[in-house]
Amino acid sequence: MRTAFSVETVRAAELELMARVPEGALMQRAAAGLAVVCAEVLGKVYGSRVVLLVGSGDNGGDALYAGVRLARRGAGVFAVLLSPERVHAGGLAAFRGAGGRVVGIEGAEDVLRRADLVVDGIVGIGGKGGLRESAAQLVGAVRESGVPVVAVDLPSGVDADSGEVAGEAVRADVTVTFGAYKPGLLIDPGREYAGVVRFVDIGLGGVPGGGDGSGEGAVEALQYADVASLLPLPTGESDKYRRGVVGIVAGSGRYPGAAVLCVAGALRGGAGAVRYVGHAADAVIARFPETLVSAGPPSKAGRVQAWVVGPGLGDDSERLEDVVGADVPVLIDADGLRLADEAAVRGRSAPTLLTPHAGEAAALLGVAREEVERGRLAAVRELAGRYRATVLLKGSTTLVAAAGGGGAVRVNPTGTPWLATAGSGDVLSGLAGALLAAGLGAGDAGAVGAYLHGLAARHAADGAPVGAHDVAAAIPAAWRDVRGD
Ligand SMILES: NC(=O)C1=CN([C@@H]2O[C@H](COP(=O)(O)OP(=O)(O)OC[C@H]3O[C@@H](n4cnc5c(N)ncnc54)[C@H](OP(=O)(O)O)[C@@H]3O)[C@@H](O)[C@H]2O)[C@@H](O)CC1
Ligand SMILES: Nc1ncnc2c1ncn2[C@@H]1O[C@H](COP(=O)(O)OP(=O)(O)O)[C@@H](O)[C@H]1O
Ligand SMILES: [K+]
Repeated sequence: MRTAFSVETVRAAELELMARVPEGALMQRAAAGLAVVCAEVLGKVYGSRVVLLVGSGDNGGDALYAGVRLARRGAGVFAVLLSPERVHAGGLAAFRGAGGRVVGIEGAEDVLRRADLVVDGIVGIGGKGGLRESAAQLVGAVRESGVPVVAVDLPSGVDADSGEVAGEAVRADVTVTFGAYKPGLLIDPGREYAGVVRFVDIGLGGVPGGGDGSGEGAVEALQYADVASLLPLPTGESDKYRRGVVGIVAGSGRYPGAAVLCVAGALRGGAGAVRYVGHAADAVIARFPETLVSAGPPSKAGRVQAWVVGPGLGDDSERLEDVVGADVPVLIDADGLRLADEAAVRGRSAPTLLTPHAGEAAALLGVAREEVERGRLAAVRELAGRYRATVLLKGSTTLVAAAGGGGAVRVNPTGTPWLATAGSGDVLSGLAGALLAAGLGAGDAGAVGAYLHGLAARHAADGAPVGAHDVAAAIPAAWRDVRGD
């Protein structure tokens, strides 16, 4: 598991560690790691030209001490000071001592023109709100220069706790983060601004110890081993019922394909059997003859261990209500989200997993889509709280919040923009539904489903466009990949 901690937790852990190590030791560890990455990006340090952007906090101190190390290796290093009167004093003295040159903000464009590398030490976890005017102007000049950027701890202008960006922010090629991942490095738009994230261990260990130690507010990304341990594998004792039967209520005369794609995802998700209820039975059977189809209400279709309802459903609110009333886990997607009654979802006793994209989430919350895209973490928590349901928010960064909205939010690390193709969400809902039917909790089913889905898209695309059916067909390759076969 890759875990990112809130600023509050990181600060508390740092305080606790600082009390046990010599003064300044943590900053030296950070600066040493930062200088190593800068050297890697430069290729050759000797004779290179490096520009440090130095704010008035410790983030600027890190940049200055890294500059010292690069200057000692023969780089020409320039520091642009945003507020010369409040700069990290020890860092500045060491920097001058190593032959570093200081320029005011008005000299920035000149040194940027001849730079090989920019080190962004404007602001780190101490940043509040959008970048101030002078910092924002400097960031604009860096972008114009086209010089590669290494960000210190996190790109200046990105909110460390949420990934939100208000106005201007540094677009880094590499971000060197210290001690712990910050949520804003894993969640868009921040993730996009961070580029490649490199971790430098400064001795914070597994972090908590800070705050209430619960890890509350943290964001977690499953890794291969986590997913492998959650995959439902058949054993000698298995039969199709024990593996889990998933029921699918999807598709309509107008959108039969949604049903086919949803069933495709479910079959590859490890279900022992898939029951289909709806108006697209002919299309489903033609493509997947192993599907058990029926036409009446879902509650009369035979036993299932989980339902998926909504993809391409149109206005079939009767079937939707029937499924919401079932006493097994239910995944609600697409049209189902529009039709579902908030109180009925809240009142369910079995787990519910909602899988909106940003537009659907915005409609449920009564806000603009852009607001959800700007603040994904807040939106997913808010929805999970309102509906008392697990919520998987799809998009450039897919997030999964537990019912109620508290605790750690899962962030999917495998997503790829190749998934932005019609019908790929239908495949995901079938896949996650099968995992629910196999007995995974709603949070695990969502997170594992999203993980396999992203990996499948990467396998299918391999650098070229794909359709949603290709993603479904590549799910077995994603399983094999995760299992290390
Ligand atoms: N703690 C540790 O053990 C370790 C910490 N480490 C490093 O310290 C960093 C945290 O340092 P920090 O706490 O000094 O805060 P930092 O990120 O430099 O920002 C504060 C400055 O920014 C300013 N500022 C704020 N908002 C702004 C805005 N919107 N636009 C423009 N400016 C803004 C703010 O100004 P003020 O509000 O005071 O006027 C203040 O001057 C951390 O990210 C890591 O790099 C490492 O060395 C490892 C050990
Ligand atoms: N830019 C992106 N990067 C990564 N994944 C994306 C991106 N855009 C969309 N996706 C993924 O593609 C899928 C699209 O689902 P959805 O919006 O429901 O489409 P549809 O309704 O056509 O099936 C989701 O899994 C979503 O997370
Ligand atoms: K920074």
